Amino acid sequence: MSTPIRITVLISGNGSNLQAVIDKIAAQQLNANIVRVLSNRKDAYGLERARKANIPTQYHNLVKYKKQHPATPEGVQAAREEYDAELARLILVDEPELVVCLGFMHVLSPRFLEPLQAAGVRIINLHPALPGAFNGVAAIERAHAAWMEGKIDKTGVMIHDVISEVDMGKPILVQEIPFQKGRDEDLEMFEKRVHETEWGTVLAGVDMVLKELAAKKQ
Ligand SMILES: Nc1nc2c(c(=O)[nH]1)N[C@@H](CN(C=O)c1ccc(C(=O)N[C@@H](CCC(=O)O)C(=O)O)cc1)CN2
Ligand SMILES: NCC(=O)N[C@@H]1O[C@H](COP(=O)([O-])[O-])[C@@H](O)[C@H]1O
Repeated sequence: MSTPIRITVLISGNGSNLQAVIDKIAAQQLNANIVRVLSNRKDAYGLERARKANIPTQYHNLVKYKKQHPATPEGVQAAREEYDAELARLILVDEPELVVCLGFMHVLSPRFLEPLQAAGVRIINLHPALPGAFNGVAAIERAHAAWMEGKIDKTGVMIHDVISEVDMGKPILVQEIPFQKGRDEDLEMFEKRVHETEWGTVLAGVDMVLKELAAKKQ
């Protein structure tokens, strides 16, 4: 294996997809080194998963920035931009080659995207929907509701490049998920099936990007 690619993982929650990556790296089946796991939520269990794997962690709190600005649309925007600029600085200190968003529930502004692009750091994201469908939050719930209303017969998950327009970056790997016949798969059962599909898609999609990055270094 060539030198492992340095990756930073951004999370906000449970971290089951992060755990899949940690385990795959430990099994020496993913050529990566997670240099840091960063969360915008202090209680994200994924931070505990990282600590157990001896991976450096960071909690980056937006509230601290919001308190320094008026609670107006302009003030919130200014706080988010300062937050994003510092987020970029925190990440770039570790010199990652790739940033992987795995349930990171924060829309990244150009104040984050531009410094990383300038440093040649690629950013990818896991989204539990098909390209162009259910962009944003609660995609799993929205897809299930649309199926219950007879509007769709399949959904999916994808790994995609991150651009300013949320969930509209170039798809890297897409895995379709058909809905089961009848309308008796409840949201909990369906969500479990989606998460199980995600883990495999994340590992395959991240592996594709790692191989691309390694090839460029040769
Ligand atoms: N500029 C981009 N930022 C992010 C992308 C992206 O493609 N472009 N992907 C997301 C992940 N994501 C969906 O996959 C996503 C996460 C969060 C939101 C959102 O609306 N967040 C709200 C806060 C919601 C909450 O706290 O529950 C917000 O930021 O105000 C949309 C899409 C990562 N970022
Ligand atoms: N829009 C982004 C989004 O909805 N991401 C979703 O957050 C969950 C994270 O799970 P995890 O914390 O167990 O990996 C995953 O279902 C992922 O698709």
